[in-house]
Amino acid sequence: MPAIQTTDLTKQYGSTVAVAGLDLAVDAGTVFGFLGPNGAGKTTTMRMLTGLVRPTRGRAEVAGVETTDRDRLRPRIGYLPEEPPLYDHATAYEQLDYAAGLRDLDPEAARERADDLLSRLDLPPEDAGSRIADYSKGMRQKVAYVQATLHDPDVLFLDEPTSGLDPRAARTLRELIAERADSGTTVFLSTHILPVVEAVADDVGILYDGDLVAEGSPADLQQRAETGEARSLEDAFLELTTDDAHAEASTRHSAEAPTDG
Ligand SMILES: Nc1ncnc2c1ncn2[C@@H]1O[C@H](COP(=O)(O)OP(=O)(O)OP(=O)(O)O)[C@@H](O)[C@H]1O
Repeated sequence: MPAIQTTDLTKQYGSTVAVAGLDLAVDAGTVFGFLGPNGAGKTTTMRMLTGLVRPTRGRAEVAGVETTDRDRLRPRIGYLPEEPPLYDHATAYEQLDYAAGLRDLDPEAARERADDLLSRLDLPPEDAGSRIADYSKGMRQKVAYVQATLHDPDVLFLDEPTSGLDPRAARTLRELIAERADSGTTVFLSTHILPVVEAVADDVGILYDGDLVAEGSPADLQQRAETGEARSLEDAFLELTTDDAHAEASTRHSAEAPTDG
């Protein structure tokens, strides 16, 4: 059974269709790279998949739970949003202890796990004991990542997880993502940094104007780009996210769709 499955998932804000009838299946234990230009609908999709926003139409199941059932969904998922919720007046340790408490985790085991992750991400205990208000963007991001994974979720949603990280920390984070997937977590990763996707994603979906215009392995998408020779995922992305390519994909989908009778 897929870890994430959506059927006709749609969100409309007034006359703006942010996400248009998304049908998606993501296998358990894989990393899914979710790409798209600014305003394509990625954050809105993630907010629906994490139960924060109600779909206008359609449905989604994550870790076997309807996303509208927030109480059952919460313990199964972790979400690192673009602007992570951290209390500036708290230290990283206070923040993470608080997050562990909200999730009913054993305090000592949670602290041990947090220390291990923080040390891998090069945030030493002396920094973890100082106020988040004094942190750099990258330090905040490290704490937010630890907060999102402290409870060992089945499905992890990451929005620009390497944002603000220095190259060493960004590499560590890529390794942590790959390790999580190896241990069975499904990772839904949205980022504009395509080399990160190339490094860790098993499959990629490209969203354009609320529509999924392409899906496949990074290598598939590179080959699908028209000129044939070895190309980068960036080339494929640029080629697939234009109005013309979108119109062509829509025509192809409606030709492929089964007709009644
Ligand atoms: N709360 C809201 N109210 C009205 N419109 C919204 C709201 N949230 C998103 N939108 C609109 O929905 C569309 C998709 O936005 P969304 O933030 O999901 O895109 P995105 O792919 O995450 O973009 P980015 O890469 O810039 O973060 C945009 O047109 C945006 O203006």
